[in-house]
Amino acid sequence: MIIAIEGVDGAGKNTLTGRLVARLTDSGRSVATLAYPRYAAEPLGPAMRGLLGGDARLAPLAALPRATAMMFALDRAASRPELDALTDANDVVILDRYIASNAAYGAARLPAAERAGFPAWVADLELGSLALPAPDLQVLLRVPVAKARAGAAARAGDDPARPLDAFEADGGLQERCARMYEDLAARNWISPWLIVDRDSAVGIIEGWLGALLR
Ligand SMILES: Nc1ncnc2c1ncn2[C@@H]1O[C@H](COP(=O)(O)OP(=O)(O)OP(=O)(O)O)[C@@H](O)[C@H]1O
Ligand SMILES: Cc1cn([C@H]2C[C@H](O)[C@@H](COP(=O)(O)O)O2)c(=O)[nH]c1=O
Repeated sequence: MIIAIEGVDGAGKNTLTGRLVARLTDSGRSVATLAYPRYAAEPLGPAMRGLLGGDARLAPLAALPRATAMMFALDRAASRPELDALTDANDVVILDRYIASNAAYGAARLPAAERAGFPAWVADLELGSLALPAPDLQVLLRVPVAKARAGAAARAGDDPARPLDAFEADGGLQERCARMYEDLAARNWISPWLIVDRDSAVGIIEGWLGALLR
């Protein structure tokens, strides 16, 4: 079973993933995780890091939301053998971001008139052409954007190796992403969604998984 954790930058997806792994492992489930984008995977990882980090050589590509989204999608396509192996070997695979990140961020980077149609373009590309598996459950970790941004800024302050990237530094983009996520979750885009906050997330997701894995 594949669960995708989604939300704006700094929402707490990585933290939640760690807590879920601990809780599911304690209850005897086998769990694996994978985070997208896969920064360490050649050849796209360094390019995606450079693009998000504002590398001037990648500026022409970064300026094109569909081209950027294509890179993230191709990274997922290249991860397919790893994703399939993890899915086969475990009860649960938790993905820290997946296809919906492309739908939310790509749409949020487009002019308003092109935004509504973008999730369908992503679904055609990733589920259709690239034949990636739909997640069984998508979790929207809902945190006020200001709070998420404060967390991301604090993290950047604590860890010099983790400065704010171009998307994280753009408050308007984060607000539009949050609205896109609300829209995707409200219409259960590509699979069922669960909306949780930080305090109740682990218990609610565990409850859902208990029912799904029974
Ligand atoms: N439940 C929580 N309560 C308080 N602070 C939290 C919580 N979850 C995460 N944080 C803090 O918020 C910051 C961002 O958390 P985290 O790295 O898990 O977010 P993320 O959604 O994975 O970020 P990104 O998308 O930018 O990689 C960190 O400083 C973390 O300590
Ligand atoms: C997977 C994926 C990611 N993005 C965006 C979302 C974030 O702003 C960055 C990744 O940052 P993180 O701190 O490593 O979570 O990339 C995207 O636009 N499309 C995607 O598919």
